[in-house]
Amino acid sequence: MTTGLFISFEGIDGAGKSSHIEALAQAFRDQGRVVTLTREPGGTPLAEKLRTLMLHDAMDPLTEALIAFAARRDHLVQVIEPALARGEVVICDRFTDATFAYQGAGRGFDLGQLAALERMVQTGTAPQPHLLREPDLTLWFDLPAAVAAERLATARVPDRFEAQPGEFFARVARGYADRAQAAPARFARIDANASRHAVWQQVVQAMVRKGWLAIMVGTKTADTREQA
Ligand SMILES: Nc1ncnc2c1ncn2[C@@H]1O[C@H](COP(=O)(O)OP(=O)(O)OP(=O)(O)O)[C@@H](O)[C@H]1O
Ligand SMILES: Cc1cn([C@H]2C[C@H](O)[C@@H](COP(=O)(O)O)O2)c(=O)[nH]c1=O
Repeated sequence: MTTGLFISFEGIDGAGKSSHIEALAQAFRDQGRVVTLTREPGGTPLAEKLRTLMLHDAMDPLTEALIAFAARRDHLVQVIEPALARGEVVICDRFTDATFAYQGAGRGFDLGQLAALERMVQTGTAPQPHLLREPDLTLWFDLPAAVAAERLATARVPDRFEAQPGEFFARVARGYADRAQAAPARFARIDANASRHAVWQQVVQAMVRKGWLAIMVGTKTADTREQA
């Protein structure tokens, strides 16, 4: 049976992840893989309700972190683990690195306590009882906070996070950089300050380096898919 793959996309709001997530899912489907495309917070009916609370209701950092991990536990048990057990490719728009970056670096919540919650929530869900479930690869869209703010300025009505000031996103961006430095084998840095086409090429290269996608001659880019 094919081994499941768990890939997360990360980066500050407006880094440009969404433009490439569906394109990557399609690239895997084109090579015969079944893909579960999901997101955090969210991905199950319960976790989507928690997402609405987290993105729109005022709360303190501990409540925010607990909601993020409660939603994650339900998502892991109901969706991610079963899909990996079936040998699927799970592509998740954000996972635990977002909690370390936003609630940890952004809000200032204690990183040691987040690590304890991470262990509690992400252990015991996989067939291997002591495995801490983490993505096999995290695509980190690295973009300066000022550029992301320019991109988002006209894009949409901001939620509780998108409405935060530039300094918040500068801290979140540093939080991601710290996570990537601590686990370089798991992270692929994507220079997101580039054209959509150049960013897509980096995404494909990261997959090819892992041996998960063959070099795809004539594969549609995120750009050409949008135009189709
Ligand atoms: N390479 C790029 N160059 C310029 N603008 C871009 C690029 N990629 C995406 N954008 C634009 O930037 C905005 C944010 O992109 P997108 O929604 O994909 O980001 P995101 O990382 O998914 O954000 P969020 O996590 O907040 O949902 C959109 O208006 C999108 O059209
Ligand atoms: C998983 C997770 C997410 N967040 C924040 C990050 C974003 O601002 C929103 C999600 O919105 P998106 O448009 O789907 O990217 O939630 C967080 O603060 N902590 C988390 O653990």
